[in-house]
Amino acid sequence: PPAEVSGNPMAGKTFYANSYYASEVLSLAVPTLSAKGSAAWAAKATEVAKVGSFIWLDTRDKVPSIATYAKDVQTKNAAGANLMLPLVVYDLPERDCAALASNGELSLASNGAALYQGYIDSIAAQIKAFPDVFFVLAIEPDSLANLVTNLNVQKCSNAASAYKTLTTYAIKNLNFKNVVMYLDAGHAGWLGWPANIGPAAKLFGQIYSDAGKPAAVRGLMTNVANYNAWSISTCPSYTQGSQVCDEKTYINNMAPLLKAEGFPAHFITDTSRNGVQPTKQQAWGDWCNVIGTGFGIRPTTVTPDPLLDAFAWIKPGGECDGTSNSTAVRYDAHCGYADALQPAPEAGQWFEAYFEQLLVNANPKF
Ligand SMILES: O=[N+]([O-])c1ccc(O[C@@H]2O[C@H](CO)[C@@H](O[C@@H]3O[C@H](CO)[C@@H](O[C@@H]4O[C@H](CO)[C@@H](O)[C@H](O)[C@H]4O)[C@H](O)[C@H]3O)[C@H](O)[C@H]2O)cc1
Ligand SMILES: [Mg+2]
Repeated sequence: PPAEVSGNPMAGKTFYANSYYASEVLSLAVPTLSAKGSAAWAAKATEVAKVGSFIWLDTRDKVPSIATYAKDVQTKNAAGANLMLPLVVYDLPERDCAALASNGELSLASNGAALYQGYIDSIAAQIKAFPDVFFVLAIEPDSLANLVTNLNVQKCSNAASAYKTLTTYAIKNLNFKNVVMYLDAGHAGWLGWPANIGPAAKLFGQIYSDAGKPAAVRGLMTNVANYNAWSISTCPSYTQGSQVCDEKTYINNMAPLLKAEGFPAHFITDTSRNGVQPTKQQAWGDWCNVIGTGFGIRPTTVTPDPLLDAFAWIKPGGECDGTSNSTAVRYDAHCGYADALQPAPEAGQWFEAYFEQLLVNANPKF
């Protein structure tokens, strides 16, 4: 149905496949696979480069690149495509406060709040410069979810009010007609638990209301950089008896709670690394470079659930979750677990062996 019927602002659109991820695949994975004599896998890898994954704005100096992608979208749409530009806003001070691997460039002690507002303002300027481009904004993975379960972590409790005020600032100042936004909501294994889902709904509702219920805020995103099934018939043992062991159950439980808070939310969910179910996680909380995973359902706005606006590849498969070098400053023990592929480079760096794992295990296959 047309967007106004389903309400899905992305209906009929395709996620833009960006040149940055394509260049990682084509200049790193394809030659490696070819050199190993895997001509067939090298050819399949070139197919992955055409899948539209999200662009992570994980430093302020990446914001100007929005113009490059926006111009490419304009060109391709003028030639008949119907592309939307997917971006991850990911630079809060004290970012990823409960882990050590994805620590960002900003800190509250070093003017981080003001610098973050400048970061948001610079993204807003780019969006305003391209009123004919439709932007999908994934707002701050691993932020609000940490305020639900990790206030016992000093770095999270110190940053809690900043996370809230700066997220509110972000969604108020990125609220444009050519934008749809989804706030991060962790995943079923994180916030799906009875003890967590209520407080989470209240927090999301509070942020939505504090920001004045911005029209561009469509809802929440789940499973970002995680591995849960969209829908699974038997809960895997590592889900510890939870009744909420897949993302479909999680969003269907979350939606009415959000509505009760005055937040009529819809969802997108990350399928970039959930193709193999059950996973080989030894514990549900194991999040770093999990072994045995595969690319999952390709990004699409055609979904089996009216609450779900899209399956999306938010985490770019093949980009590392964190280093396995135990002497590194950003070493997080999760990346040294038996179910974490090793050796692994720093978070965000290309992890060739991981890309090949995802490719070989892809479901649907390439
Ligand atoms: O039996 N019960 O009734 C019961 C009740 C409650 C229980 O407790 C819950 O247990 C869950 C684990 O099962 C915990 O979930 C984990 O929380 C971590 C943050 O603390 C997340 O880590 C993030 O992951 C991101 C990628 O997703 C990374 O990008 C990011 O860097 C990284 O920090 C894990 O995903 C997530 O799986 C919950 O907090 C915890 O409350 C447990 C049992
Ligand atoms: Mg991470």
